Amino acid sequence: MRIPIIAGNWKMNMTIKEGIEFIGKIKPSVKGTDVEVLICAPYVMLKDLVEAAKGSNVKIGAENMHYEEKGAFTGEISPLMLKEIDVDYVILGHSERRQYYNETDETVNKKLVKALEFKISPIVCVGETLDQREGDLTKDVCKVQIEGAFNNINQDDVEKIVIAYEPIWAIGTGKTATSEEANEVIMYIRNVIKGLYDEETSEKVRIQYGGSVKPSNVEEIMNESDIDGALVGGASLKADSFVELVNF
Ligand SMILES: O=C(CO)COP(=O)(O)O
Repeated sequence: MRIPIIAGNWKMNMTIKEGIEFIGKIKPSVKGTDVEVLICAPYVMLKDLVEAAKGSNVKIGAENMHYEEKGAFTGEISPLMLKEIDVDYVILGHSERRQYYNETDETVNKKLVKALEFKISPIVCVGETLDQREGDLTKDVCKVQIEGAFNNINQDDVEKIVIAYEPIWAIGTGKTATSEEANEVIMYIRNVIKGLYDEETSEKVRIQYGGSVKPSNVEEIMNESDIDGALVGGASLKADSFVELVNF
């Protein structure tokens, strides 16, 4: 049984005050849900959000981290620091980090190893650009990204990892992959995991879809056979909308 996970990725939005208020608002409304509820937010507010979410089923995650525990990396945040403030999750390899901050499959892999070592649950993002989709390269791109990220990851750790399939052309554009299209790629990604490990392992790993998910399309997406959740940007910024997503 794969427990669905609905996650917000706030990106570089929200102030600390707004973030704390948001958590206070959603807590009572998501209490009864069977899905895992997660908010990923900027570093500066994580400690406050962890505090605000205490005693509830709302989990808190970071949007990135460095792969070293400590050292001369000005401006970076380490897994040790995230663990110290009880962060549950970390997003790794988001397409915006790959596009603007030189994130590569190799650095995603190093970060994945460290997240597992520090017992921070990782969400590994993969997905193709519009050009790649139009060139029929979607599956190839996802395969390379998954194989790169999972390099030397032990079979026992695989079920602790969440994968997010986020086609780049669907992020923040209002264009969603149809739920069938998303499911097809996600089934393919599961098959890549099966090839790297075995079927039992591949059936345990949770794979989310991300890209213009909103209250009006979340149910259809979540009804697909292999989609185990959503990673949501824009529609996660308003408490009402996020609650609707969780209670799809
Ligand atoms: O990048 C995303 C989540 O990580 C998706 O963003 P949108 O939901 O705004 O398209």
